[in-house]
Amino acid sequence: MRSVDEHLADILLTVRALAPLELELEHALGTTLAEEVTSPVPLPPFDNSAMDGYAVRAEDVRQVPVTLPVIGDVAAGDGGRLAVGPGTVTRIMTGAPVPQGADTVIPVEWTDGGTGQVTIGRSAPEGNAIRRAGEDVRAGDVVLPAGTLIGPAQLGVLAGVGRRRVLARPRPRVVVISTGAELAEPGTPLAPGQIWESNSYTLVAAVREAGGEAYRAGVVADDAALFLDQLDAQLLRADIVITSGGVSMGAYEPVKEALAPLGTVRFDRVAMQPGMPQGFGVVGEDQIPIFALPGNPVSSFVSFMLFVRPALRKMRGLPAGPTPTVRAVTASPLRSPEGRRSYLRAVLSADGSVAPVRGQGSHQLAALASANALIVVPEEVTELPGGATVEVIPL
Ligand SMILES: Nc1nc2c(c(=O)[nH]1)N[C@H]1C(S)=C(S)[C@@H](COP(=O)(O)OP(=O)(O)OC[C@H]3O[C@@H](n4cnc5c(N)ncnc54)[C@H](O)[C@@H]3O)O[C@H]1N2
Ligand code: MOO
Repeated sequence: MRSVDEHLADILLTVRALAPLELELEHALGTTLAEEVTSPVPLPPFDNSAMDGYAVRAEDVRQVPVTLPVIGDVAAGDGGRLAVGPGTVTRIMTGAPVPQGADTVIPVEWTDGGTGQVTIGRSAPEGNAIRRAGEDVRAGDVVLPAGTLIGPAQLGVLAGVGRRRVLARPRPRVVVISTGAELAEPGTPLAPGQIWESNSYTLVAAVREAGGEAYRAGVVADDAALFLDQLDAQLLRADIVITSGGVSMGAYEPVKEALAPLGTVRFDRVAMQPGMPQGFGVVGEDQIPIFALPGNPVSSFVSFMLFVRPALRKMRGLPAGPTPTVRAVTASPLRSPEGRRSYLRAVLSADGSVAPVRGQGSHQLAALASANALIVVPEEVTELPGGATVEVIPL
């Protein structure tokens, strides 16, 4: 058997970062910047008011109360024609350019709010409530380095420096194919011997959470030729393919039967529980990576977390390595098989304690759904007492 670490290392050696594309801002959320972005102008581009109030000369409001004539209004968006001379003020709105001659802003709350003239009750030093040109970004400053993951705030700064499009690595397109003659679509009646198909729903959701675009291809019955046809049809729109089922030792294992002869996909037993049977390799002219995950629902999900998620990070141009863990303390004793790294479904509490849930079978979907973490138990450890420190993968 090969180790979890060896299997992941092979996967990360094979998958490559996707080529960058010019993307409209609307399509850039969740993509990874592939260029350094600078600002063509300072931000803010001009001195402007942080408050609604009056633009004044600080020296005119040193003695208060004082009543001064209001020579006009400056609103946000005004081009800056008004100038404030000695002993005069303008009204000013938040975001409006500070008129020439004014050097401070008095908030409206400190005045009687007058329009023809205003009585100011409180003075302010120079620069009060003024946002200076360039205090956020100077012209030419780098606002986002290459490699930045674009989230809402990063989209905001891209728009804020006037960008319409960016060069970014797209979200990987992932096709999910479930196999198994026993699988019925949820929402349809179950015939004898059938179960409702669930893996593709879990995997598609996990792909989306991991920053990919997921497509659910139809279920393929246990037939290697049908599986290959479906795979061929799907490769057109895939950066990676995930299959579930058909990889172990049974008489009907369509994924293994179809892919093993190609010579580009290897099937291994990986020293882990759940998720021992694993297939990984490349298919098609474009050498699209394919993950042939085991069919048991918990096994396919855990395999995703350990192997597919890091691969997606690499494809997105993000730092990729083993799925991160945090430390926790076991709330009760636990057991684990010898010679396999196990990933026990567990509840991690806010106090840092962690307890395995009841039902550790690879088929136990409800137990998985009640968990929020996986306790990682090393290969050589077969039992742990309560109070032991363990590594945990939060889900
Ligand atoms: N003789 C052996 N038998 C098995 C071994 C072994 O080493 N020797 N390994 C076991 C382990 S571990 C696993 S995991 C499974 C993996 O089996 P397959 O990947 O071939 O998957 P299937 O046989 O198709 O299905 C397994 C199980 O999962 C259910 N399933 C499959 N697909 C779905 C789906 N999309 N949605 C919901 N449930 C699904 C399926 O009905 C089976 O119950 O093999 C063991 N056997
Ligand atoms: O290793 Mo299988 O993945 O237990 O259930």
